[in-house]
Amino acid sequence: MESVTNQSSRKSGDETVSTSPVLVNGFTPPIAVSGDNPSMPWFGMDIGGTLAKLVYFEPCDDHGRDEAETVTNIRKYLTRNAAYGKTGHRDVHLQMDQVCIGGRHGSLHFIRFPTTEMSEFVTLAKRKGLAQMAHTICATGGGAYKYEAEFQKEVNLVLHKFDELDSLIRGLQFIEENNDQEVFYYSNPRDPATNSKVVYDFSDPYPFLVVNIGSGVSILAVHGPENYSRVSGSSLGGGTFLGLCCLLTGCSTYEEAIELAEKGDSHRVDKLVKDIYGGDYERFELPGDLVASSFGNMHCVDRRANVTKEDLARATLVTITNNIGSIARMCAKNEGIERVVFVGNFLRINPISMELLAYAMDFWSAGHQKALFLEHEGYFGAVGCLLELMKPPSIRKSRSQISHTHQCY
Ligand SMILES: Nc1ncnc2c1ncn2[C@@H]1O[C@H](COP(=O)(O)OP(=O)(O)OP(=O)(O)O)[C@@H](O)[C@H]1O
Ligand SMILES: CC(C)(CO)[C@@H](O)C(=O)NCCC(=O)O
Repeated sequence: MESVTNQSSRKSGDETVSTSPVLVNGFTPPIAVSGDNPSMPWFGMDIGGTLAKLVYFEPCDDHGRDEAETVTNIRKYLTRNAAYGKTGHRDVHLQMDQVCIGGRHGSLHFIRFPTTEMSEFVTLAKRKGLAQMAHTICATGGGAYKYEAEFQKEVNLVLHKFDELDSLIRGLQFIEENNDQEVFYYSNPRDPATNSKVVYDFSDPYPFLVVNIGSGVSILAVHGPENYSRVSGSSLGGGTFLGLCCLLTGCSTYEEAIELAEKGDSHRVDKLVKDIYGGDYERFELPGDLVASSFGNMHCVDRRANVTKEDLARATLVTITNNIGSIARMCAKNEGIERVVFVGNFLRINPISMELLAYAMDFWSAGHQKALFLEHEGYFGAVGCLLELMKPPSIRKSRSQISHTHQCY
């Protein structure tokens, strides 16, 4: 049964501000509050070019019957399942328990689905009665703008939109503060035999560079909790890897592309320094095994005849990763920053790229720059925009104080 209500007639519980779904001259209605906080449920959504990320805060402390009913309803569908249809997934391994947001204690749940399924998501939200339960959805990413009208029309829900890069930085700081295992690096990037993942103490983080590898790449120099700038970007990102891989190998999912790449050898596709020099280019310390030209062997018919789709997938992954590494390195040098934090879902189930980035940063900077990685990869924007809910309305759209200590937001 469809369950759309006119929000002006919604049950208000102990809310002190009611919401209206009507956008008058672009005016966004205030967020419904319960006591000092917005009413539950609390969602944050990051609708990106490839993936939509949904973060849900499930309270575990008791706050009255109305709220308990909402939480139970959401649990029935959202947090009891780990898969939604064919393409929606909850990343159970990333779930964070015992977090404190707005003075409330509970768990953060992490859900993703392809952005191409947004219309189906809106339909599902309608069918499951989300519009009756949620007063506000905080949203970020380009899709917050693109799908705003559809949310409004189909489920009578108003999206509160926040900037994707503000949200990314805010979410990253929050998760890092709440998970002491969040940040890691590779101990010995130049020696695969002894290389391993090691937790990194990021308690004194500034300055650092963020390289967000989503569909495209954004690079930010972060100098303080409220002080960052977007210093560069590249259209050759995770979307490029996936797109080229589909074209070259006939695969159709990211998981398939990564699986192929794991089994391939990019050296059969790329032209190496030793293919040109017969060994190392000693004068400028370029080792023979270094890629001199990505895909550079593929102009030869006989070489083409001998490569597999696994080799092509691996070469695509290595090409895109090396290019990002190279841009990141130059940005870090320009900005005088040594620590480079790589995030974004391109790094999901992708240790090949993480190890390659760690190697490239270390090798080309002669050990001066350090590549860091985060466990929650692509979810920071969604978390950051959920946290925006906690700001008093007067400062919600501006930049507020965020201090880098463990605290209850
Ligand atoms: N299940 C998946 N389906 C599709 N792409 C995936 C998947 N898992 C990881 N990826 C990779 O992650 C990339 C998307 O990353 P992310 O979600 O961080 O970016 P986005 O928000 O969609 O893009 P943008 O920020 O540029 O708008 C894809 O391009 C692909 O390389
Ligand atoms: C457009 C965004 C910011 C959307 O997230 C991202 O895909 C990106 O940073 N692309 C790279 C654009 C550039 O060339 O700078």
